[in-house]
Amino acid sequence: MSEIVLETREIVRDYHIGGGLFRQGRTIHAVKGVSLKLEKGKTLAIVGESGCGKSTLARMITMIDAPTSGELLIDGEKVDIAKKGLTSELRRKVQIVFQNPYGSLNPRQKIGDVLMEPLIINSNIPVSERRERAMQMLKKVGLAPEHFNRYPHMFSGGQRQRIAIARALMLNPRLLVLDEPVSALDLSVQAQVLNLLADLQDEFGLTFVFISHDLSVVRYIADEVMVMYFGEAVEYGTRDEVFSDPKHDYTKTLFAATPRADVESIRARLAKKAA
Ligand SMILES: Nc1ncnc2c1ncn2[C@@H]1O[C@H](COP(=O)(O)OP(=O)(O)OP(=O)(O)O)[C@@H](O)[C@H]1O
Repeated sequence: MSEIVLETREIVRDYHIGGGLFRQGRTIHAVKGVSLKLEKGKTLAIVGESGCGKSTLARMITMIDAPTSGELLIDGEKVDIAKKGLTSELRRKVQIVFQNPYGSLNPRQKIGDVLMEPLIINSNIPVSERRERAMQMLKKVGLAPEHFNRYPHMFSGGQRQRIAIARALMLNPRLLVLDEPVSALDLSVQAQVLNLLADLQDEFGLTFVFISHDLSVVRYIADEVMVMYFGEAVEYGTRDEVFSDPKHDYTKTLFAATPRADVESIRARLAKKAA
């Protein structure tokens, strides 16, 4: 039987902005009732232009923001983030990697400490074991033991993204939300990081929600694709279904706007790297 790691049921998020004592505010319907189910080990890519609600959906999935209505289930367990004492076990299961790793790494913290921090906060593992686990994780993401005592500014963009991925994996999560994880990287480095993610997914049985505006990347990495448009999921299906037979006019325009040659050239590049 398939294991559903992530499920949302008609999940909604509104933002109320402006407004005051004598002024009426405005409501932005950022996510308008999105339902999805994602099996263990699969990658769902969420695509759409800026402002369509991708990051808002990601923030709800990672339990940073509460939905206005609807339900979120992680491993079949209903999440109520308003409830006091949301279990740390539930939080541990879902981790996020952002587009700009430099912004999320403390410049004064050595990489070893960055990696050990989640263990200090969430477990009582002794120091020696924490070190050992951090060293192992450095290796898993393609970095070396001598990187343990270095600071974030001493790394390239691709290496910093490897560090952010390593940090996200320190607590053995079930689900990784990747918010434009390779958008800030050069093409060749993008390919390396995407291949690393694919390897880690296989090794740890990870489930990914991959947010991207780049269709060539989505085509390479996704099992399933959701296209969002003004807060709604206008397209949702397997990668091949969505790419070969887009139903919504917005998706057709989106796909038409990406020159075929670009898609093919990046796919060839990625395939070469993977070989
Ligand atoms: N904290 C907030 N307060 C008010 N409005 C917000 C807030 N966060 C997002 N919005 C609005 O909600 C809508 C969806 O934004 P969201 O950031 O989820 O889109 P996105 O698809 O992730 O865009 P981008 O790719 O630019 O990050 C937008 O209209 C945005 O202005």
